Amino acid sequence: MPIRNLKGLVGLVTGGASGLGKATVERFVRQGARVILCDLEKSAGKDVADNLGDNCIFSPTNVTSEADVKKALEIAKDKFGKLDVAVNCAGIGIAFKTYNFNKKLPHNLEDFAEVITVNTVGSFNVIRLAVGLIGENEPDADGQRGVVINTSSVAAFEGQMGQAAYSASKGAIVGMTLPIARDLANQGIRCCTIAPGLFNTPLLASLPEKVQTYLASTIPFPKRLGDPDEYAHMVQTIVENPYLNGEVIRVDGSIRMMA
Ligand SMILES: CCCCCCCCCCCCCC(=O)CC(=O)SCCNC(=O)CCNC(=O)[C@H](O)C(C)(C)COP(=O)(O)OP(=O)(O)OC[C@H]1O[C@@H](n2cnc3c(N)ncnc32)[C@H](O)[C@@H]1OP(=O)(O)O
Ligand SMILES: NC(=O)C1=CN([C@@H]2O[C@H](COP(=O)(O)OP(=O)(O)OC[C@H]3O[C@@H](n4cnc5c(N)ncnc54)[C@H](O)[C@@H]3O)[C@@H](O)[C@H]2O)C=CC1
Repeated sequence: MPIRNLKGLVGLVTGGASGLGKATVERFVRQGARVILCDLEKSAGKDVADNLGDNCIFSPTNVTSEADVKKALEIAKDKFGKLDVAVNCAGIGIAFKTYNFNKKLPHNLEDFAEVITVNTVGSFNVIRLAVGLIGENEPDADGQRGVVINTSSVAAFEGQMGQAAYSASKGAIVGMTLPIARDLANQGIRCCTIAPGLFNTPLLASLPEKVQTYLASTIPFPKRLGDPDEYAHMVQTIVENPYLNGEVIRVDGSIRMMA
């Protein structure tokens, strides 16, 4: 039967210890799914998983590590028998102009590379490995075996001052969504990406207060930051609608960021 809800599904969520990923893990478990919560060893991942009970297992994972991701997938297979949905939420941000003329400082190259490595390369690392397990599923009546959901950002389209690295990393996720969907189509695995606007999470809270206040004032409607469960709701919508594929979906209160 085509997927019509999350009950009985097995999901893997990276960045599941905080913010949008945590909200996704919580919604999945609430709706009867089982989840492998992947996040850094130092994260709150174990506490979050323990609080959710037997249907959530924490697997310490750096998304840039092949070994870590493979270990998480082994747990999915051994403990839950399969994988249906992989959700890439793990990500980092940075705020630094290309060149700070006040301080005569260029953007640090290692910092730029780290953002690309975690956000873009890390997401692809999870996809390339997770679909191997998803591909072992029996196809449903539609021929579907599962779905991969990535997280870009409105910054992929309207990057602000100081967002060269972050916007590049998120723009790359937009760019790879369709070719990955095309690569996986014959196996009945879908690939979609969510581009969130401003959501009330620790990552957004790490921005300078002045930038946060200014940004929040520019959201047309609803005139507020997004609730992480509203992101998680979009994840569920993508899982439940088999005709969504190869697309990037903004969830942003119609914000269009200014410089
Ligand atoms: C230092 C904090 C480190 C934070 C790291 C984590 C960042 C996480 C970002 C990702 C969050 C995820 C959200 C998401 O995906 C959706 C979005 O993208 S929301 C948009 C987020 N916006 C940004 O990330 C902007 C980042 N840029 C900046 O914070 C600043 O541009 C920067 C710190 C790089 C440079 O500021 P500064 O050195 O102060 O530059 P100036 O001296 O030229 O500033 C002049 C003046 O203008 C104000 N200003 C600077 N940048 C912005 C901006 N982007 N928006 C609004 N106002 C800005 C600045 O405060 C100065 O005002 P004064 O009145 O003169 O103090
Ligand atoms: N909060 C917002 O307004 C928006 C967030 N996003 C994106 O949504 C995703 C989630 O962001 P938030 O929940 O806001 O941030 P968050 O900081 O609350 O959560 C991010 C999680 O990713 C984990 N993580 C970081 N690097 C990792 C790595 N190498 N391996 C595994 N896990 C790692 C962190 O430990 C953390 O638990 C990120 O990709 C972010 O870029 C996109 C648009 C808007």
